[in-house]
Amino acid sequence: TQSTRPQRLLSAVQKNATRGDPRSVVKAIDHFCRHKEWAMNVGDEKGCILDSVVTEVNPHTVLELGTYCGYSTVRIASLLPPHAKLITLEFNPDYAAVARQVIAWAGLEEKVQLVEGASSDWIPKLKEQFGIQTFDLVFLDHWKDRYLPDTKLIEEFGLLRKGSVLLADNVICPGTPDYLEYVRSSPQYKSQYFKSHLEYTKVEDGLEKSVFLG
Ligand SMILES: O=C(NC/C=C/[C@H]1O[C@@H](n2cnc3c(NCCO)ncnc32)[C@H](O)[C@@H]1O)c1cc(-c2ccc(F)cc2)cc(O)c1O
Ligand SMILES: [Mg+2]
Repeated sequence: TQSTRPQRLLSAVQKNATRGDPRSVVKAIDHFCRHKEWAMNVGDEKGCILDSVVTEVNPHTVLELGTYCGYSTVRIASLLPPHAKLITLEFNPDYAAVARQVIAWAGLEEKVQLVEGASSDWIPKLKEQFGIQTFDLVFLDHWKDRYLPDTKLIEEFGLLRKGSVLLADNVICPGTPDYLEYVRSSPQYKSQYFKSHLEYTKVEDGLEKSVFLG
């Protein structure tokens, strides 16, 4: 049977990256996506912005919506302080299976909890299931029309504290207009746009960083 693109991406990691070396995993995926097959990872250019926000926030609890192959999971987890936890939600079992192996190759299993399921089902259960009070950082990179409803769910279930940071990928391409309007007009957020490019292309895209004011 034919392999899938995520499976070919995983093979490229296993062939070209060093076990236990997250930066080599990131480099191997970026090389594969730039030279072999494009894939919807946040990528190296926006990835540097992601790294700077993670470093600035220095989060002890992180929620990622949409794991896909685990590229941003590895980028974020590799920058977390000891004992910090990253929960990443992925409802496609095939993508989840690939992501688990990418995360394992990077040697980051201890820091990452990959939960197989839909964000709308799991956001209401995160406190009780994982003993989480609030998230210091949320990275949104799943279906673009789900950013706003899931942000409202996250607010509703008290998962944000004063200073929590939401970082959203693709606010220009493919675009998340209702989400952008919300975080930019709400008095509960201080929002900032980081202009960049769609992964591995010259097309404009960017990340929106929104600080929850409580
Ligand atoms: O569409 C994009 N990303 C979607 C990611 C989906 C991943 O997240 C998973 N997922 C989705 N919804 C949920 C969910 N919850 C939803 C229901 O509760 N709960 C859990 N997991 C979920 C999927 O299974 C995938 O693994 C994108 C496109 C372009 C793009 C730009 C230009 C182009 F020409 C083409 C493509 C660039 C990007 O950077 C992009 O991120
Ligand atoms: Mg994206």
